[in-house]
Amino acid sequence: MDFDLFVIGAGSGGVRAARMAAAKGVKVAVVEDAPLGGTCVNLGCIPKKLYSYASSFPAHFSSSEGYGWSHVESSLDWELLKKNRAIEIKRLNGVYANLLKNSGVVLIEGRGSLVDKNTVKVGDKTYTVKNILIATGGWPSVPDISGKELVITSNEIFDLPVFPKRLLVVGGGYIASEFASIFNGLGAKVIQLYRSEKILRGFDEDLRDFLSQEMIKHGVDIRVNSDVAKIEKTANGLLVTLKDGQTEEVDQVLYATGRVPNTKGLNLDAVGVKTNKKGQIEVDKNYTTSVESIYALGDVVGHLELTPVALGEAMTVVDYLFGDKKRQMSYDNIPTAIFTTPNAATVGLTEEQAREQYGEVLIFKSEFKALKHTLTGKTERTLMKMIVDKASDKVVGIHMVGDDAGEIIQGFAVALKAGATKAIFDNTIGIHPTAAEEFVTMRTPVEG
Ligand SMILES: Cc1cc2nc3c(=O)[nH]c(=O)nc-3n(C[C@H](O)[C@H](O)[C@H](O)COP(=O)(O)OP(=O)(O)OC[C@H]3O[C@@H](n4cnc5c(N)ncnc54)[C@H](O)[C@@H]3O)c2cc1C
Ligand SMILES: NC(=O)c1ccc[n+]([C@@H]2O[C@H](COP(=O)([O-])OP(=O)(O)OC[C@H]3O[C@@H](n4cnc5c(N)ncnc54)[C@H](O)[C@@H]3O)[C@@H](O)[C@H]2O)c1
Repeated sequence: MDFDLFVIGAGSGGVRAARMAAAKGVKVAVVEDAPLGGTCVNLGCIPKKLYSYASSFPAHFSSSEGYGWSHVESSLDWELLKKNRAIEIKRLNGVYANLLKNSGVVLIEGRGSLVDKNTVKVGDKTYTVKNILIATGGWPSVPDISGKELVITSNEIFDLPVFPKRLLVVGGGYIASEFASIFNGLGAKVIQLYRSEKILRGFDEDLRDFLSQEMIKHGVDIRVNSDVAKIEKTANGLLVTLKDGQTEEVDQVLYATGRVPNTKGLNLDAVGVKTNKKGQIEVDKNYTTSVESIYALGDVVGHLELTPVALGEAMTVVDYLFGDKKRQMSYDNIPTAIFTTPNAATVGLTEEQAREQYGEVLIFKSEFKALKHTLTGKTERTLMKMIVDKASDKVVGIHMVGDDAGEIIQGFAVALKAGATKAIFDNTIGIHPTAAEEFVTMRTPVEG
């Protein structure tokens, strides 16, 4: 056998699994045909967060005036932003290369495909391997609309040759909402189209309502119950005709309508690796596919398409294959943030899920103007919501819309994971003056 573990895809999950396995002293290879680090490093979390920071500055400039600073005139140098982003991503690609090299993983450049349950092919070379791990991630999916060839996805948006002054974003999920906020903050006129009545399906209803209102206040033109009929090229840009007959001329149309598992060319069928209706690879709780020596994790499996989830799954697979098999991946209380303006973040159950699961629940809610904005003159507000199971007093869900929501909810996620009760929250001393202290000072339920 050439290798004990052969990983296909050097993204979040693949690199973590390869490094952890190599640290156990086994022979590991990883194959990749794109820059190291996968979606998160190259086309996802990291460049997205950098652009989100970039988009936040105009609001800081205008907020500063209430604090006595003179008016700031500034404009965006799109070329410089792209260049600096590319330099940082290249640095991260190098960090990943070193991590793999220093842990003894053999990096093979190319595209991997399965030959049989113990053989992988890259170009014209084949490798015999004991175990195969498929960590090939996902790819944006665009529905079949007239003019599909004219639209862009999150893959292209970071490097557009010309800054889109007028951007139409289609979709109501994480990516659509985040990029609508980012380009609005960067100075574009942004329309976000969503086909149903409220963006961010699956999140707590109060969070959805509140975030939509705040995004609109910030300038995003969110249009719900609306969809594209066709897109045509004009002399000045793209003419979008909506299903209700209205038209909009924009510079770019970003489709953020979900992602599909990246399984093209892997030869799954021939080897007998089963996929479900969505094309995701089917795995058991140890991430074993329908073929016993082949494993899969991360977005290609699609339990939850988040980087920390892919990392957690990677460590679980490695423990199962080369460790003491004690590690279990739990999908309960996984915190997540949406990097819109303002940020939104959540851990645990929505109110609807909590009522379904626990029956009687207490709802604590606080909506306020953050201290910072008492002098900025801005109307933006913060939402904090906590859901408590009445019978056990356990806190089962926390939701926030406001500055640094992701940073705040990460800490409270530990409390939820530990099974903290509302009494423990009440016994915790706040840090004053912060927004986060509100979560330990909410005393009277608004419902329940
Ligand atoms: C715009 C955007 C923003 C995001 N923001 C966040 C965020 O803020 N926080 C968060 O937690 N998650 C975020 N995500 C999701 C996150 O990026 C993914 O959940 C994560 O990258 C999944 O990791 P993975 O290892 O499964 O796949 P990936 O990171 O996608 O890695 C898969 C790798 O496999 C390679 N590959 C595919 N096929 C082959 C083949 N046949 N041979 C060789 N190599 C192959 C690909 O080139 C790629 O490098 C974002 C995603 C997007 C698109
Ligand atoms: N901050 C983060 O952690 C973060 C950021 C970005 C992405 N992600 C991950 O990546 C995944 C993919 O993101 P996404 O935003 O592409 O997917 P998504 O599933 O979150 O949202 C897709 C959106 O497109 C809409 N849609 C689907 N088909 C459509 C069609 N034919 N016409 C019009 N609208 C349509 C859906 O109703 C939904 O609103 C997310 O689920 C998330 O797990 C995470």
